[in-house]
This record gives sequence, C-alpha cells and structure tokens, in this order.
Amino acid sequence: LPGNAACSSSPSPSTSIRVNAMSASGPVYEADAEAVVRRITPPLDRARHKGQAGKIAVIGGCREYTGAPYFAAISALKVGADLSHVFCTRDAATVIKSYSPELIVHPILEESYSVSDGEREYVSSRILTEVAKWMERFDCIVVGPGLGRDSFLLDCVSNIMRHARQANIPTVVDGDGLFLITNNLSLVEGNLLAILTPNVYEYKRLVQKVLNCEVNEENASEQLTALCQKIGGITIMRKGKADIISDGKTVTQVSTFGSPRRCGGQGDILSGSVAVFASWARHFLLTNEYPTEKSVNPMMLGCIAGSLLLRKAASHAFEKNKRSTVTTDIIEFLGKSLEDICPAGH
Ligand SMILES: NC(=O)C1=CN([C@@H]2O[C@H](COP(=O)(O)OP(=O)(O)OC[C@H]3O[C@@H](n4cnc5c(N)ncnc54)[C@H](O)[C@@H]3O)[C@@H](O)[C@H]2O)[C@@H](O)CC1
Ligand SMILES: Nc1ncnc2c1ncn2[C@@H]1O[C@H](COP(=O)(O)OP(=O)(O)OP(=O)(O)O)[C@@H](O)[C@H]1O
Ligand SMILES: [Mg+2]
Repeated sequence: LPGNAACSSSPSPSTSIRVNAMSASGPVYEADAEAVVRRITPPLDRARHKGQAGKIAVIGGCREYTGAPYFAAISALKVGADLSHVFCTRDAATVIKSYSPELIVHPILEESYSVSDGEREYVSSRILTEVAKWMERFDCIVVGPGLGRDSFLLDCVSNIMRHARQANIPTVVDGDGLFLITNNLSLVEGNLLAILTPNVYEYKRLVQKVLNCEVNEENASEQLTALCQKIGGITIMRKGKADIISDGKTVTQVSTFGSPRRCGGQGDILSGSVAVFASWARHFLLTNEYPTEKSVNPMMLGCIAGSLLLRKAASHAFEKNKRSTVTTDIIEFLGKSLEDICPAGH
C-alpha cells in the first residue's frame, strides 16, 4: 500500500512518518499524529476489493457487557476497515447483532455456568477450532472489551491469544483482556505484535504486578519504558490526560485535547481504531520503499493514529452534545475526524 496520495502533504519520505519519539530518559515529545494518520491511511482505490482495507475481530462480549465489543467493532468499521467480527458468548450475540447488521457476530464463547466440568475440555477445544478457522483472515484482533472475568472463558481466550501469536496476528489487549494478561504475562511477553491499552486502574495493576512498585508520575515515561522492556518489547499506550506510548525503545505522546466527558466506552472506540491503524501501518511499512521508515514500529504508529482520531471525534461530539455526550455520539464523528485530516477524495 502506498500512503494516501490524496493526503500526503509532506513530500519528503524521511520526515513524513516521524513520530518525534525520544529515548527513555528526558521529556516526552508530542507525536506528529496528523502526519502519521495521513501517511498510513490507505487510498480509496477503485481497483481494491473487499477485505483489503482490513479485517478486524473483537474477542469480547458476555452476559454483563454487550456495549464494549460493539463500540470497538463498529469503530473499526467507521474508521475504514472492510469487515469487523465479534466473537462473544451466546447471551451477548443476539444483543450485539441487534445493535448493528454490519457486524459479523460469532456466538461461540462459553462461561463456566453453561458448561459442566465434564464438558470443559471438549468445549474449550471446539471454541479454539472455531476461532482458528477464521484467524488467518484477520489483520488484527482486539482481546478484552466486555469480555468479563469468568475463569473458564478466560482460559479459552488464552488459547485464542496463543493461536493468534503463532499466526503472527497483531493483538490489541484492552479491558478484561488486561486483567487476563496481568495474571498471565507469558501470553504477551516478547510479542512485538502486541499492544496493551491500559486505563488508569489497569495500568496501576500492571505496574504493581510487573515492576513490583507503585505508579510514579514524576518519571512516567521512564516507568512506562521499563514496563515495556520487562514484558519483552511490547507496545503499551497508557491512557490518560495525555496518551503516552512506548515500545521500550522510544516513547511519545498524544495530548490533543478531546473532551472533558469521561463516559464509559471511549477506550473501546480507541481499541477498535488502534486495531485498524496498526494493521494499516504494518501493511504500509511492509510494502513501502523507504528504508528509513522501515525501522518505525507499526504498533506505535497505530496507537498514535488511534489516539488522535478518538480525541478529535470526542471533541466534535462534545461541541455538539456537551454534558450529554455519550460514546455513540463520539462514534458518529470518527468519519468526519478522519476526513478532516485525510480526505477520501472522489
Ligand atoms: N457499555 C459497556 O458494555 C462497557 C463495558 N466496559 C467493559 O467493562 C469491563 C470492565 O472495565 P472497567 O474499565 O469498567 O474496569 P473495572 O471494573 O476495573 O473498573 C470500573 C470502575 O471502577 C473504578 N475502579 C476500578 N478499580 C479501582 C481501584 N483500584 N480504585 C478505585 N476505583 C477503581 C473506576 O472508576 C473504574 O472506572 C471491560 O470488559 C470493559 O471493556 C467498558 O469498556 C465501558 C463500557
Ligand atoms: N483526563 C483525561 N483527559 C483527556 N482525555 C482523556 C483523559 N482520560 C482519558 N482520556 C481519553 O479517553 C480515552 C479513553 O480512556 P479511558 O481512560 O476513559 O479508557 P477506559 O477506562 O478503558 O474506557 P472504557 O470505558 O471504554 O473502558 C483515552 O484514549 C484518552 O484519549
Ligand atoms: Mg476500558
């Protein structure tokens, strides 16, 4: 994929994808997030067929939570993916399908209450076989939005994560997926195609578990860098007032103002968007001709682009809806926000 010719404002290949990332010590520099979005977003080429702009799967959705997987999966489509799947429990599937006919929903996960002890091994292997059938087709998976914390379900999802890793599928871990990996670090350790997107509490739990200490705001970037290194060079986006992103080598941030509303679900929009941008960035770097850009980590680029887009959309939604802004209002503005940075053309 070439960068989107319609929106490549910078002609210089060596500077066009700069993220202004700095070393672990010293100040955290703001990423040139708009340039990143412009560079990695693929053109809307008439010769392309369905699937080439991305196929995303969200693993999440259980009895309690149906909103989170829907938000992540629909955001992936609204950003520009061609196909968006959801793998969830049976209870959640009908609900999610009824939110949107655009999503492909697989009612295959099971929670402990619906499986007897004797059936577990069989059900677990059936679930893995079902998901594995699809896995090779995905450009990125998102594990965790609305997944819940049922132990049997999390065991099955661990198998799915191991399978995705073997198949080299980039994996964004969010929400209850972070609960899972915090207690099973080997699931992501050393996986350069893994992205963690912790919120303030998820980050705190991760720091306590991995670094054996408390979150240190004074040395936020050093601590984040150390955390990424300790988990083997994975990419982590620490969400907050600024989204700080590191892969253990470099650290950068996106702090464009979004919205003062902190309604639940914004992190889900982010994880779905990051999945699309990370797969676009990966494709772009694999196929582009400039060696200087090949050293950039596509997972970092995905985080930078996803963060900027969510913040822009949240800002538009807040302008319109003020205190009543909710997640669906923000999703409505993903298209305009991307269009402002990177016009689709004709
Ligand atoms: N509409 C939906 O279906 C939504 C579902 N969600 C899902 O809900 C699940 C749980 O995620 P949450 O982010 O709610 O996680 P938690 O259930 O850990 O946290 C819920 C809230 O409890 C409070 N809290 C948590 N830990 C705390 C601590 N140590 N000290 C003080 N307060 C604390 C915080 O206000 C936090 O936002 C995830 O699967 C997530 O994806 C969320 O994404 C929000 C939207
Ligand atoms: N204090 C803040 N100021 C500005 N933006 C913020 C702030 N906190 C979070 N955000 C933005 O909201 C996005 C979602 O972060 P948040 O911490 O709400 O995630 P979350 O708790 O996982 O959300 P969800 O409810 O979807 O699970 C972040 O990418 C960030 O851009
Ligand atoms: Mg969350």
